[in-house]
Amino acid sequence: MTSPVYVAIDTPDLETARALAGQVRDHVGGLKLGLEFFAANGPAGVRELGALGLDIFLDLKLHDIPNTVGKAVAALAPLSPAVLTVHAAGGHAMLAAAKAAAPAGCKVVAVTVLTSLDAADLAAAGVAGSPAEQVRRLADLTRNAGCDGIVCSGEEVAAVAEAWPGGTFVVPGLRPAGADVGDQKRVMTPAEALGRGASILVIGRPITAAPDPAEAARSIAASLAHHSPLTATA
Ligand SMILES: O=C(O)c1cc(=O)[nH]c(=O)n1[C@@H]1O[C@H](COP(=O)(O)O)[C@@H](O)[C@H]1O
Repeated sequence: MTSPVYVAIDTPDLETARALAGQVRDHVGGLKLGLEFFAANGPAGVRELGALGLDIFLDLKLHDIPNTVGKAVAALAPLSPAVLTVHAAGGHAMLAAAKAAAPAGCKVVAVTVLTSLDAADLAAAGVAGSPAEQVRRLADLTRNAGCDGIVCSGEEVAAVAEAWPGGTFVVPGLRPAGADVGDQKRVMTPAEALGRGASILVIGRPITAAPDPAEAARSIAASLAHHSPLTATA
């Protein structure tokens, strides 16, 4: 089985990204390239890292009107991402437009409630209800629009996975026990998230900021050995 771990290569520097990817490639299932990398390196940078042969998870969290998002996804299609992110809050028509424009084999997953937010942050933004309730609501919206899955924290993944057989459940905000959480608020260990039904574990700084990224990735992979995912990996 391929590893469910996708390492978040969050750096603007192409050489740093390439070196990190090379160090961890034997311990991860894919590379997640997000806004920081894409803003600095664009499609050419994605192609460069794609040449390493690992799945590319293109995390641009698109959120705009349906026409704009559909055309942006069409423009990204030649990069052949395995996974692409949009924001579920963009609504049914935007989600459907993203899925319609995505290339065959690309999973379109929608971010529900960012793992950097807690209940107080949601309330401050005018969202009534808990993160768990909002994740469930946005998961239903995403599923009804024909997308492939969602991004949520480990705290919500079990409930969503149970209600959506066959969905793809991406879980970031992961920290080995005792690690610095940084700006994340809804956190869990990788093993626990996998046990609760995560299909893809997104892990950045616990690997990329470690003194030895290869050893950090190996150790996380080892921590997962006895935790079977409840759902198939992507
Ligand atoms: O879509 C994401 O990947 C994402 C969604 C979310 O709710 N929270 C979240 O942290 N992420 C991403 O997951 C990665 C987490 O990085 P670390 O906190 O360093 O492990 C970053 O690249 C974030 O952009």
